[in-house]
Amino acid sequence: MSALLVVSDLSKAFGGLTANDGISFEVERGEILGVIGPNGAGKSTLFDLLTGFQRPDRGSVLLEGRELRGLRPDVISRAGVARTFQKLKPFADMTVTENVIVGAISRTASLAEARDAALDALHQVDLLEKRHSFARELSTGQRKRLELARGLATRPKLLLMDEVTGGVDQRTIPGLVDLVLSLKERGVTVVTIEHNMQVLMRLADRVLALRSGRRIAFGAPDSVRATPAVIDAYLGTATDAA
Ligand SMILES: Nc1ncnc2c1ncn2[C@@H]1O[C@H](COP(=O)(O)OP(=O)(O)OP(=O)(O)O)[C@@H](O)[C@H]1O
Repeated sequence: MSALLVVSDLSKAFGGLTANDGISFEVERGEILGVIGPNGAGKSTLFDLLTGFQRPDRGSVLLEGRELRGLRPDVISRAGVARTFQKLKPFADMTVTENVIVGAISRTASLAEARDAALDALHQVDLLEKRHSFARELSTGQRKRLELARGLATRPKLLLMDEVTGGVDQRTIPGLVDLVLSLKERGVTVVTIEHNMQVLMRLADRVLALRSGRRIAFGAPDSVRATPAVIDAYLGTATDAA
């Protein structure tokens, strides 16, 4: 079976700085691909290129064989690519359900359908009982779940997650890891930027490592972690590569 996502030679420069330099990889259906790399490696730029927030200078992004390169973010979203952000910006004075409906409405013109999709997504992230709460009343972990629900409510083929465990306290991390694994069991395909090496090792089926805009390793988590270029990249930063 062919891969869900095939990325080839993806490149983007900002002035003289090449943020993504000929990056290629593929994502199989149902897998979790972890993306690692020190600060400035090009991880966010990669997500921007995959979601249409930035236009690639070169390369191709095929989702089920359809070229997404150069399409607008809303078109890419409707094609089945959702994204969650590390910096959480829910509508604080809207309820949890209303926040998720805002995500779901991009895929359907029917408010009833959007509401159904929102409630289904809240169920998937185990946040249904908070559906009438205002977003501002949620804990950080619950806000992370809300952010995931907003992505899931678009019923994506591919979910791009930016550090789902970033910025939460240690006790909250295992629940979020279990949640992402449960999404995988439901068949959601995930690409996740993850700085926490323990979380990465538990979640990822494969890992893509970037440095200075280039791919330095791609493959099984253990082999990527043992790659000299990856060890070298992390020794030069404060990131925990243990
Ligand atoms: N819009 C932009 N204009 C100019 N330079 C940019 C822009 N976006 C990113 N860059 C530069 O591209 C390089 C890669 O940045 P990017 O944010 O993709 O890295 P990252 O791996 O996500 O880093 P971090 O882990 O710190 O978020 C950096 O040097 C950054 O300063």
